[in-house]
Amino acid sequence: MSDAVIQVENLVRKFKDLTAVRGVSFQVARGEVFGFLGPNGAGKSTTIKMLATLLKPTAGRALINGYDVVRQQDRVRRSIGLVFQDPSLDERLTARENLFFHAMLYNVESRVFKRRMQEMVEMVELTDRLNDPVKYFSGGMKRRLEIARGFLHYPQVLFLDEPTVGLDPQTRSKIWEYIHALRQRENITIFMTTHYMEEAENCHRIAIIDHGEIVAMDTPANLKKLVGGDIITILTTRAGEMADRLAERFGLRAAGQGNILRVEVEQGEAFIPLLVREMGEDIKSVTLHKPSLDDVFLKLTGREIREESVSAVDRIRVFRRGRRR
Ligand SMILES: Nc1ncnc2c1ncn2[C@@H]1O[C@H](COP(=O)(O)OP(=O)(O)OP(=O)(O)O)[C@@H](O)[C@H]1O
Repeated sequence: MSDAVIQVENLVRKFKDLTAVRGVSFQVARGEVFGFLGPNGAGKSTTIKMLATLLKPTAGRALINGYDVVRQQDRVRRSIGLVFQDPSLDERLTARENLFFHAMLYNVESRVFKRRMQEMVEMVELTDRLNDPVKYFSGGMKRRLEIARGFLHYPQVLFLDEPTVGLDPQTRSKIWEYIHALRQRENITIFMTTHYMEEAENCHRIAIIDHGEIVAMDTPANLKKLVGGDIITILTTRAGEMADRLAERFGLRAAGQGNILRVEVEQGEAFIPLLVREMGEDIKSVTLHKPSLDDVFLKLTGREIREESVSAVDRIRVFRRGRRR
């Protein structure tokens, strides 16, 4: 990749006996939205921390904007913006003061800062809350302010570690609107981690990570093709007989459990009318399921990234954040 702004080769991170990241390699092009998708403990945060110079790799190499994350930490830090899992705003300060201190830290000229700040807070719809202390903000407002701050100093690469964890779906999609708008305008590269399937759909490319290893890397559409097709689930009174007829008539191999049969077909919408016409009298119900990234993960690892367990983890995180204040 000639215009790669993130270049990672065999990156490894060990914590004593535990190898959290086991030699990952990938490249991200300028302007790309690239995501790490994987369950809790897969090694996503550890990777992003190494790329953001917050954690030293045990082995391997990573360049951000052409700079080495170990030998040129300062240059890397000037090239990047960060929005991490744990809020890092100063609660006692106002939104404006939080942004101002960030700008000072990054040597953003005061004239540039004023203009950029106005633009960023307008984007995240916090203009009328600029002078309020952050401690009165909701979780979604804090996250929006952090995103505005992440973009404030014109970074080349923005790192987002679980950017919308614990937020409601509406706030999540709003946050993605801001990120896409700015990325498009300023050609910023986005590297993000997530365990939300629908969030991963925002990426141009995804690396699926499990136990510290990349198990697949491609566009969401291509990854879904790995599953094989649309999944049709049939509830029937005569499962055995119907499985035989599906094989005979359509050449399909049905997987079954009790009175439920599952088949994979290429065009689910077109197949259902044919199925009903041929075998309607034995069918109680039919459902069509388009392959999701969850199905891809299941196919690749034999496990699911389950939303219920994820939500429980989110709740614990939000609870912990609340207690830390
Ligand atoms: N500072 C640390 N010391 C020891 N072990 C750690 C440390 N940080 C992470 N780990 C371990 O490394 C593994 C990968 O953790 P990591 O936080 O990178 O996963 P993740 O994919 O980001 O998961 P999550 O979604 O929960 O943040 C886990 O087993 C974790 O317990």
